[in-house]
Amino acid sequence: MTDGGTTGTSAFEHGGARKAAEALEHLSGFGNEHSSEAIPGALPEGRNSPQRAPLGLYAEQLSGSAFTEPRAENRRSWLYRIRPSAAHPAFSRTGNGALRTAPFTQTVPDPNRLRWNPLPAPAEGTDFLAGLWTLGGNGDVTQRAGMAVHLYHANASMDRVFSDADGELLIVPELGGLLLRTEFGLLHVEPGHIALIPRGVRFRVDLLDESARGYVCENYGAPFRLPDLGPIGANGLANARDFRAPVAAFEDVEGPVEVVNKFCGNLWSAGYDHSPLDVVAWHGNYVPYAYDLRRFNVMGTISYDHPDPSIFTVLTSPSDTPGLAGVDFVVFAPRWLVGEDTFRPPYFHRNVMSEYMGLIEGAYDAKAEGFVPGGGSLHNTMSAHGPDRETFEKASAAELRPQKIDDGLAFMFETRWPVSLTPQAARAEHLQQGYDDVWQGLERHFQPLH
Ligand SMILES: O=C(O)Cc1cc(O)ccc1O
Ligand SMILES: [Fe+2]
Repeated sequence: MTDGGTTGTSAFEHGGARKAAEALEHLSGFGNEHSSEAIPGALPEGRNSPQRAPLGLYAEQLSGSAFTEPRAENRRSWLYRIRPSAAHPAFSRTGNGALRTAPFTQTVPDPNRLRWNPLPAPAEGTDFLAGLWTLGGNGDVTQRAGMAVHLYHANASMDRVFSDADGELLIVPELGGLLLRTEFGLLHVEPGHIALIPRGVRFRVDLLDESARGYVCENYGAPFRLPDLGPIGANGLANARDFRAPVAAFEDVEGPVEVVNKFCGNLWSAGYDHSPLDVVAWHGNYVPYAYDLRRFNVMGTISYDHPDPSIFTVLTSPSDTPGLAGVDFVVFAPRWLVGEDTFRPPYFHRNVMSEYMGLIEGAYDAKAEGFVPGGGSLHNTMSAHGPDRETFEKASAAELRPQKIDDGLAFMFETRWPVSLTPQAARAEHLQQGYDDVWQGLERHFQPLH
């Protein structure tokens, strides 16, 4: 699709969608300056906004940071498009479905350990946007602080186009491949990959399988970035070059297109007379991207003790306080455990940070059962958690040979503020009852010396 083309004639419409998705070109790197043109000569040379942009295109800047933010944090792209984004009719309110936004004040914040089974299957014809279901979150969208945890379960590709003015969307597929058609071009993700759509970028989601399920972190705060590596050195964790940005690809579609915009918690819809995915060329560092979590270069102990999971941070959204993230995205990827005289699974702990965890596949090494792919757990500020009884007993008695953990892929959204639930999450049928019981029966082993 590097040569643009219209939706009606693309390889994706003639079967073989996954094959075409797998063959997509991409640009490599994180936070760097990219440039791409679907038609040679579409990008102006030496300036951003010539008197007349090449090929009769309109030049337009998309700013993801204030103009004056420090260079290291500054994010913007220049888009060269068939019509300027401004050419649209008024938006009017449309239904929010099961999508909710901070502040989350409709339930009493709950200190209990909570765990959910996967979302039930949606009605036929549910697209990615309609399939979004908010579990909860924190902060205040109007302050650009905090985050929301959403899950999605969809069984139809989107006919409409969506953009989120409230935050960036970190999409974590658990079932089903996705083809994200964005203003910047196409991104393909499968379970085990993540995709990020920056605040305000328009996109639509095609399903590559009959249905698709997964998780979304909507980050109202500072854009996710790679964490500093400190003494780790210049390489490791998620390596910048493994991030994929799309190459330019455009839709030259005249005709009615519904565009939905999420703004301060509500969905607004407008009927455009053309597709806004009409960007023929672009350059900049404010771009959607994808990453294969299996490329994560896992660090861990080669001596003793279980390191804190910050060592598994893929992306972090920093706050004004160094080291205190609005939200961290952390992955528990396949790795070797070799710690000597060490209780190897996650330790018992209480944490000022709040932890929402999900499972992409397989099992997680702190939980023998009940934490299932597509499900999730919430361990809020200072709630006591850790290995369940079965895991504790096994790991305390295990012979400590080098052990490969390669049967699962779990992740965590870890956030500085307590996560409050939506009423639908607090009352969900798929909320597990009796989660506390996994820590029942942890025997007293205390034997004072005398
Ligand atoms: O609670 C969890 O399972 C997440 C977690 C994992 C780990 O290895 C150490 C601390 C922690 O919170
Ligand atoms: Fe934890």
